[in-house]
Amino acid sequence: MTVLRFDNVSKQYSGGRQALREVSFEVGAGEMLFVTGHSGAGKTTLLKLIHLAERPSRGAVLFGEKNLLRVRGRRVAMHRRNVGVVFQDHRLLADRSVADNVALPLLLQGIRRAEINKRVRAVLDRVSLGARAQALPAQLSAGEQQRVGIARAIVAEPALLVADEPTGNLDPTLSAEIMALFESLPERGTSVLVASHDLALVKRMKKRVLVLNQGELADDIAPEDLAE
Ligand SMILES: Nc1ncnc2c1ncn2[C@@H]1O[C@H](COP(=O)(O)OP(=O)(O)OP(=O)(O)O)[C@@H](O)[C@H]1O
Repeated sequence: MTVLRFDNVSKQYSGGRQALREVSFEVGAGEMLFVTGHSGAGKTTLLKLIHLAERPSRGAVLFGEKNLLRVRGRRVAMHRRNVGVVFQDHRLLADRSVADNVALPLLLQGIRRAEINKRVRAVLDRVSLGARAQALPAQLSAGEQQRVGIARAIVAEPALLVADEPTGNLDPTLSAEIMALFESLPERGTSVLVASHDLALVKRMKKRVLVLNQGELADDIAPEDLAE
C-alpha cells in the first residue's frame, strides 16, 4: 500500500526560485526513509507540500488515494490529522505545559479529556519525559523540547510523520535516541520521512535515501545499496 506519491512535482516560488523540478517517488505503508541534499536543495519545500504549508506549481501529491490538490478549506485541518510534523524549531506554545502542548492535536479532534490524559501520559513516557509533564517549554533543554515536539507529532498516531532536521542541534546520543524512536513508529502503523543534511547520520541508519540536488531527485538509494 502506498501512503504518499509525488507525481512529477515542481515548485516555483513567487520570487522565481525553482525549489523542486519534476520530482516523483512513492512511500509505502510502514516505510521509513530519509531525504537529503545540500542547503537549498528543496528538502523543506518537499515536506511543506505534504503538510500543505505550500502547494505544487505543477504535478500532483497523493496522500493515500487523495490528491492533495483537492484538499482545501476545512479539509486541510482534517488532512493534517493524518500527518505528524516535527519542526526543527519545535514550535511549542510557550505559555502551555508540556502535557498541554502534546494534548493539542487530540483536543482538536474532540477526544474526551480522560482519554487525552491517558494518551499524553503514554507518549510522554515513550520520549522519556513523563516526569516533566507540568513543566513549561522554556524550562526544558533543547533536546527535551525537541522530544516534546515529537510527542505532539505522534500522539494522534498519524499515517505519516515528516520531520525537518529533527536532530539539527542535538548531540550524538540524543540524535541516536530520537532515531531509535522514529524507527519504532512503522510497526505501529506510522510511516516516517526525515529530512536531514547530516550524511553520517543518514548512512548510519541504513534506510532508503532520496537525494535532492538543486530541486531534482538525483538519486533514490535502497538501504542495501548505501555505501559504507
Ligand atoms: N517562501 C519562499 N519563497 C521564495 N523562495 C523560497 C521560499 N522557500 C524556499 N525558497 C527557495 O527554494 C529553494 C529550496 O529551499 P528549501 O528550504 O526547500 O531547501 P532545503 O533543502 O530545505 O534547505 P536547508 O537545508 O537550508 O533548510 C531555495 O533556493 C530557497 O531559497
